[in-house]
Amino acid sequence: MRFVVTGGGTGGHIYPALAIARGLEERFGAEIHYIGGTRGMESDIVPKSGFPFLPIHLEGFKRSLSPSNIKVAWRAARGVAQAWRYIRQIRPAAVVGTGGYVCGPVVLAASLCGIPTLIHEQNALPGITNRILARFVDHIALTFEDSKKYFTSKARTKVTGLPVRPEILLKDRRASRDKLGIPEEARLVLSFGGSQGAGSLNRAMAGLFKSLHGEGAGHCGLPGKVHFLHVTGPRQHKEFMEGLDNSGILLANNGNITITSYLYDMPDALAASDLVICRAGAATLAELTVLGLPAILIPYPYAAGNHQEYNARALESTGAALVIRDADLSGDILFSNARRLLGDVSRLAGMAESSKRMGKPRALEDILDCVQIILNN
Ligand SMILES: CC(=O)N[C@H]1[C@@H](OP(=O)(O)OP(=O)(O)OC[C@H]2O[C@@H](n3ccc(=O)[nH]c3=O)[C@H](O)[C@@H]2O)O[C@H](CO)[C@@H](O)[C@@H]1O
Repeated sequence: MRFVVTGGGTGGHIYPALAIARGLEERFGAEIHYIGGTRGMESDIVPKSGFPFLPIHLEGFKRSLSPSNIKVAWRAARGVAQAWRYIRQIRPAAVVGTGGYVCGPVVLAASLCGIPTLIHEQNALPGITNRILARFVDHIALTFEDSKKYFTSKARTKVTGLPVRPEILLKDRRASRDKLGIPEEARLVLSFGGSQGAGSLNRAMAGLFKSLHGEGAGHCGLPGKVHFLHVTGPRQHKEFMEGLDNSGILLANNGNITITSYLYDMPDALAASDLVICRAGAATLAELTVLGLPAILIPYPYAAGNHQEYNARALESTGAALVIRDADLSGDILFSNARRLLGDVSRLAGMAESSKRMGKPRALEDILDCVQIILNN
């Protein structure tokens, strides 16, 4: 049995696609073919995952009127033809797409060839590709209940949640803390932007560290012992460290602050955390909720259609997270909110419970069940 999996652009579309690909392989003993764009991150990430990668040449349209859109339209037509050829050659039992513009021609070609199709939507405010594809597909798997209203086609919908990498579910808090050197009695606050880091969050964290500076290791003006683990993002690391230096913040004097440019062991860091401060990308939120972690979310305000704000508000509305708008963000605001939460153990526990209730540890299994349904029809 063969399946085509497609989805791309950024990690937020690719990692769920890879989790589903792995699940299809295991449940159906299937052969997976991943079709992705040559310009998206999938051309780098998917080959490393071991799945055969079939590239198509596509790029996104500029939102404004631009002569370069003529070139883009020509490439799009060629991309559609390429997708069509792949689908005719592979003749998959079904095609699963996770959004991003590459998903459009692939899922469309499959649907026109009469092959069963399923799309997964990661965000509370669905992306444009998935909204268009909704009219052609057999099944739509959703991360958020809230996004159901945007899909009025006849396709079946099911709220499955977003499948997370298996390691996220397997970590042990104590072992992860030992690995990261976090003392048992300290609470860990983890902060990071998306996979690229976030400039405004970095500035606010620098402000927060400034407020803590001088309070002495392990105390830092916060209730109890608190350890900070901050991820700057690879491209902003140097600037961030220089900024701290210029402000006279010597990390060596604060045994409770760890700064890193990127976390390859994110599953360990999440398992060890008590509070997370981050953006509101859908994959990140799925990880927080599957583990039941309370969070302060600062949605990225320039995400398409401001969809991170919708993602974040979905968590806020259940009490799982507190939301600070990027425009309101400052070191003082972050510091006072973190201090308030860390000082209110029962509120933090309530947030953790609400977060856990939103988590969907069975997301992958449910998506695979949906695939089974479209195969049976
Ligand atoms: C700017 C933008 O438009 N971002 C979108 C993009 O996010 P993006 O592609 O950044 O994906 P997410 O924010 O959803 O996830 C980031 C992933 O990177 C991991 N990570 C991050 C930092 C690190 O140091 N180590 C690490 O492993 C996180 O654990 C998570 O698994 O796709 C998502 C899914 O469609 C959307 O919801 C986001 O709004």
